[in-house]
Amino acid sequence: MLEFTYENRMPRVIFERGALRHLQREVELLGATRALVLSTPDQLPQAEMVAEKLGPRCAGVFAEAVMHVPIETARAARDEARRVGADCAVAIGGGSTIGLGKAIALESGLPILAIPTTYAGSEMTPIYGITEAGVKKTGKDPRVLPQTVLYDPELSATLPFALSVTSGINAIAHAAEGLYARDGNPIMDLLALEGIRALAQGLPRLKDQPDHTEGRDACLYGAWLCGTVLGNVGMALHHKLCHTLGGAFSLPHAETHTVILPHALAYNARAVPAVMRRIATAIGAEEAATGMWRLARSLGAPVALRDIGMRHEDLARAVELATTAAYPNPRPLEAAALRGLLERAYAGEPPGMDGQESPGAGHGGRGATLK
Ligand SMILES: NC(=O)C1=CN([C@@H]2O[C@H](COP(=O)(O)OP(=O)(O)OC[C@H]3O[C@@H](n4cnc5c(N)ncnc54)[C@H](O)[C@@H]3O)[C@@H](O)[C@H]2O)C=CC1
Ligand SMILES: O=C(O)/C=C\C(=O)CC(=O)O
Repeated sequence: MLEFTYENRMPRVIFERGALRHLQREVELLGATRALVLSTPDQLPQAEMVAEKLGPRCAGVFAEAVMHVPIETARAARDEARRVGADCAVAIGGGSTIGLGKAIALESGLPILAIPTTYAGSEMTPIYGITEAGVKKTGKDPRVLPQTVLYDPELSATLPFALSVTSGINAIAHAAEGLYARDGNPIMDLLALEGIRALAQGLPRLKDQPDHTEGRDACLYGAWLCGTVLGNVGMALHHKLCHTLGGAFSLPHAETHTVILPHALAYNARAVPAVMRRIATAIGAEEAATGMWRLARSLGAPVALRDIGMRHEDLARAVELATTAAYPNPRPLEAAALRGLLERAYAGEPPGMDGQESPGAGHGGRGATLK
């Protein structure tokens, strides 16, 4: 049975090699005259290049973005925006920098122009996250959705291959969960499948040549589509687990997504078999979960939680945290099965395709609110 609600919430997007040449015009279109440029300390040279292109429309550069937007950094950026009289934020970088722009917009309503240089997809979402006293809180607010996004594949060519792979799989995860989202719709399904396909084909092309033109184009295009899915429909077990692991045990964001995704897909496989077949086709594999695990391994990405900082003694706590709050997932959350999932992910084993018989499994449609 087909049933859905569709609403279009998307930024203006310019996708072009050398897209920065449109920067002045795009800032002007926002009605802004004093842009605060944001970046991480590592990307200061790129921020300075943006500042130069903005010329008199640049009010300053704030290059202090760090992962997960600590509240102290958010406050410092908000203060700086006020001090320089900024009327828009231009964020060049990955999810950390765009997240900092969102923290400013959340308080002030300043428009954001995002220039993404990773595949995380934050530029296409109204989702923000701010970390206070070690706890990351996320929320949704239309004010933080960037108004304009300049996608320039040349800017992602410097992203190291290993980061490109984990970031690309972070993007694939948005699309994969979008395909079984309770509030999904046919448009998002199309974007999700095309996004997964583009990344699964683009990432291997970067292996021997990280600045491969078509490879970078395909990956950034895929990231746009997958980010759009994240911004428009709700996520499920995979994202919940990754946020739990990242927040409570300080595991790195994209790497955690990379390790968990095959296992989360295996967990949900019998509940949504048609979705799994579509994912498998999009990545050119016989089966979705094992196919994702093999893709990650073939690209040299981490496949074990123990290799990215997880301690075995914390697995029990992770299961507890992941099962405390109710959230939609196609298959009910079962503590024992989740423990099995995490054990395999911890050890770097292939996803377990057994033990999935559960009372609520097999409905095969959009996920139900469970637990
Ligand atoms: N709100 C949302 O919708 C989303 C938020 N996020 C958040 O974003 C953060 C992760 O963002 P990521 O993009 O994975 O990483 P990131 O933004 O932290 O970047 C990782 C590192 O790569 C560097 N880098 C980025 N682009 C580069 C390039 N082209 N060349 C060389 N170095 C480059 C950065 O300076 C940084 O040191 C997390 O906090 C995550 O929770 C991620 C996805 C969606
Ligand atoms: O935590 C955030 O900042 C918001 C969303 C995400 O990180 C999405 C993701 O898990 O990739």
